[in-house]
Parts: sequence; C-alpha cells; structure tokens
Amino acid sequence: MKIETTFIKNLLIITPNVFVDKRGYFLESYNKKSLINLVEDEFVQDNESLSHKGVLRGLHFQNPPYAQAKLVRVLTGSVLDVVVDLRKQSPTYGQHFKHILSAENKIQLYVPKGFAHGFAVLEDNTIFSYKCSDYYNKDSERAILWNDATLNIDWQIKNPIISEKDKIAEKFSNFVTPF
Ligand SMILES: Cc1cn([C@H]2C[C@H](O)[C@@H](COP(=O)(O)OP(=O)(O)O[C@H]3O[C@@H](C)C(=O)[C@@H](O)[C@H]3O)O2)c(=O)[nH]c1=O
Repeated sequence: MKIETTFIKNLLIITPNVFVDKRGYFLESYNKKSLINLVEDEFVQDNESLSHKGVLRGLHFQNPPYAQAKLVRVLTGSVLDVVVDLRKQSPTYGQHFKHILSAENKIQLYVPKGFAHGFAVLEDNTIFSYKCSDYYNKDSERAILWNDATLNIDWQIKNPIISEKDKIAEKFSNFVTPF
C-alpha cells in the first residue's frame, strides 16, 4: 500500500497493492494496521451509492459531535472527488483538493473530520463506496453549495444532476464553520 500526503494536512491518498493473477485481482481495501499513526478513526458505517454520468453529490458533512472521517473509493466507473478544508485553524481553510478515483486506479482518499466532501460522476453505473467514522445523523447533515464562486472548484462537468437538498445548500460566503 502506498500512502501519500497532500498539500492539505491529514488528507491522504492511498493506493492499495493489487495482486493480479489468472483469476483476476486481489486487494486489501482496508487494513487498520497499515494506517496506524495516520488514521486513528474507528470506522463504524460503510456506504455505497450508484450514480449516472453527470451526477454531482456534495458538498456534504455532519456537524460535530457527529462529524465523520471518510475513507472513499470507487468500485465501478469513475468520479472527480473533491474535498474542502473547513477546519478554521488550518492554513488551507477554504481550499479544496480534488482527485480522480476510478475502478481502474483503485485509489482511495482518506478525508479526516472537518472537511466537506463531494464528487462528480464521470461514467454511467459508477458505484462509490466509503467507510465513515460515525453514524449517519440526519439532524446534523449540512451541505455547502457545490458551485459557490468563493470555492472556485472546476468540477469538469456542466449542468450536473443534483439532489433537491444540494440545490439549496449553504453558500460558502455566509458559512460559519463548526470545526
Ligand atoms: C448519507 C446517508 C443517507 N441515508 C439516506 C437519506 C436519504 O433518504 C438517502 C439519500 O441520501 P443523500 O441524498 O444524503 O445521499 P448522498 O447525496 O449520496 O450523500 C452522501 O454524499 C457524499 C458526497 C458524502 O460525502 C456522504 O457523506 C453523503 O453525504 O439515503 C442514509 O440512510 N444513511 C446515510 O448515511
């Protein structure tokens, strides 16, 4: 497993070792010990979503004390994954990081607590899978507007398909971070 740091503190790119043989492949999708001292979260919930090409989900987070760290990956298809640093003491507060995650590259992102997370779907039948360090809590769900001008994110798709909830998400310009 290769673990790479990014320009945003504690945000990691994880590339698993893939063992290919005549049957197909094998990989360890999560190994707590390999991430020791880097990822201290205990993951308690696994989620999966299927999306069509052109879907955009995000930018989501849960308020403390229900904040979630996430370990995200793609099982089929591909996405542009985007995270925004919401930690007010962070030198990269308000900045975003993006990376292509695909069934082909098998890359995972470790997104600590204190980030908003979203993704734009680049292929039909994209299955997105992620581990979360806290349970879903409907009352603490928050969303920041994906196309807020202040964030200046190039999502690489035009006129995305988004949920009604995400259409009325908060503007980052009015946003007060809970982290
Ligand atoms: C996130 C979630 C949703 N749900 C339900 C609520 C709703 O009826 C349905 C669909 O939920 P949503 O529209 O919020 O799904 P979605 O827009 O895919 O939400 C997800 O987006 C990505 C970007 C994230 O980072 C995730 O943490 C999560 O917020 O599933 C759960 O039961 N458990 C969960 O953990």
